[in-house]
Amino acid sequence: MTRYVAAIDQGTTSTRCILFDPAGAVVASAQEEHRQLFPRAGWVEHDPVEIWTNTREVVGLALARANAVAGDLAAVGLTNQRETAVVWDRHTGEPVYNAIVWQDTRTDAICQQLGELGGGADRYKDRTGLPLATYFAGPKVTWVLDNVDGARERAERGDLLMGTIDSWLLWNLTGGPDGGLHLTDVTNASRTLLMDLHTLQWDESIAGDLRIPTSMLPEIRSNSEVYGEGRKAGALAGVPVAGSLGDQQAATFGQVCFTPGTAKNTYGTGNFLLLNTGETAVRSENGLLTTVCYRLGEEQPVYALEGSIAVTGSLVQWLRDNLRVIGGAGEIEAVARSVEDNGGAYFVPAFSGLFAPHWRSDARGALVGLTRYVDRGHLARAVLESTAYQTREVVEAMDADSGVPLRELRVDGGMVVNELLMQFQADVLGVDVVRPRIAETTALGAAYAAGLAVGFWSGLDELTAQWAEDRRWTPSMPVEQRERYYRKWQKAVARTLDWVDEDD
Ligand SMILES: Nc1ncnc2c1ncn2[C@@H]1O[C@H](COP(=O)(O)OP(=O)(O)O)[C@@H](O)[C@H]1O
Ligand SMILES: O=P(O)(O)OC[C@H](O)CO
Repeated sequence: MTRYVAAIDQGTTSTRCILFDPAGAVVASAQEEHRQLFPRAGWVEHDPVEIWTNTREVVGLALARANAVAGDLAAVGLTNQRETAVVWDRHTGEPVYNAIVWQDTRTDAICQQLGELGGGADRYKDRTGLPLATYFAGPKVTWVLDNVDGARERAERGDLLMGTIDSWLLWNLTGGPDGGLHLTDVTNASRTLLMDLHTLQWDESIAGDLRIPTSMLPEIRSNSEVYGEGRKAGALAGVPVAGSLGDQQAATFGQVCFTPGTAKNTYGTGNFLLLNTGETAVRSENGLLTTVCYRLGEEQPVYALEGSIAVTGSLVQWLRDNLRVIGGAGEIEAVARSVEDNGGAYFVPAFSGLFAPHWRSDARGALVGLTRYVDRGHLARAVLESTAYQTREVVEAMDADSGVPLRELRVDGGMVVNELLMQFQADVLGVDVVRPRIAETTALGAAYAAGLAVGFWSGLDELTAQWAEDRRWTPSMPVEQRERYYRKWQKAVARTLDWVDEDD
């Protein structure tokens, strides 16, 4: 008798495995962090082998904690940090270079050159829904092929495979060099700059522009179907691998945003606000991305508008690790509460340039409005407030693109335990902020997708009925004050632009 569905959530900072029961409740979980490698300013890498090792460990641990074995699992679903790219040898399974992470800015020159072929930053926007920016996976693969000795020749011989983290893990989970499946799903594929958003197939002419041999590309599949099963030697031997989707789409699914007009915002390393737009791929005129929200088996794809913010929770980590102003992320709330307001300080964390809605790779971080009055408490406030202001920027873009103002915001992710931030978010937006009872919505979404494929859950109505509200924050700040703060934020953003020089 199968009792649970497992989800593997491979995030930017850690890897989790969570087992869910039929009610969508967490039965057991395990989590492990991996190293963040910063070889140069603007470069961010992960070791793909470390990620695969951690994945196996957390799966084994979560099963042990639930006193379960593979036979107790109806299915396993996968979800992952998106856009992070890996290139590996199909015969040995060895990566030819570290994974280049979504935050990495090294492909700036490649993106500029692609724009110069004609069309500028919007060259592929109609086909892919994306601007040309360092965020996306395709140019990262181009960089590897151009910069790793012998890689291009090996790729052209057909010896190398590429993929986002989902592909890397799916290939390893299903056998690696010994028959592993080389697949990706439509949501991850929609973040490569290589997939046509309307046909849901690779666009060979873009692959040509990026000089990526098509033999390296994985097959694109839906988010909910049986792809294969866990390899014989592993802890998931024989378990159907039946769901896979990018982590932000998974959170949207876990928050049961199944109807057009529903939206969620995830507060993790970065923030990602997705609005379900139904079967229409809405072209953004306000700096948002058009992306695949999910596709269940052979059903019509559902699309989303997305506001991606590169730095939110990672700014809290930066305060902890680089400045040592706090000892742990949980401390920031008490430090921020030691003062009334930000003391005039605004922190724009443009560490990877600015993503939505600006898409300015020439921006760099700035802390402005400083006087001798500003202390540690004000700095902590400025750090938390930056997340709320950046979110308002993408909500305004979303309202303009969709023509319908957001009425409330469903939230999840590691930062939503911070009550001060959540109240400030409601104040700055002027709408209610709502947190669900199951905070692990990303993993839950992957479990739901996998469970649906094997009949563990009956359909979207059953999942919708499982969603329950935990906490609601209602705006209480006077409108005039909110607008004054936000205008100051906009001035701060203007000061970060045009910072990077060509010879930097
Ligand atoms: N109490 C807190 N206040 C503010 N930020 C927090 C708090 N606790 C954790 N965080 C931030 O949340 C982030 C982790 O969220 P999580 O959803 O696990 O991230 P990811 O999936 O991107 O790895 C970290 O960047 C951390 O700094
Ligand atoms: O791992 P997270 O939760 O920070 O999410 C990363 C996003 O998928 C990047 O697009």
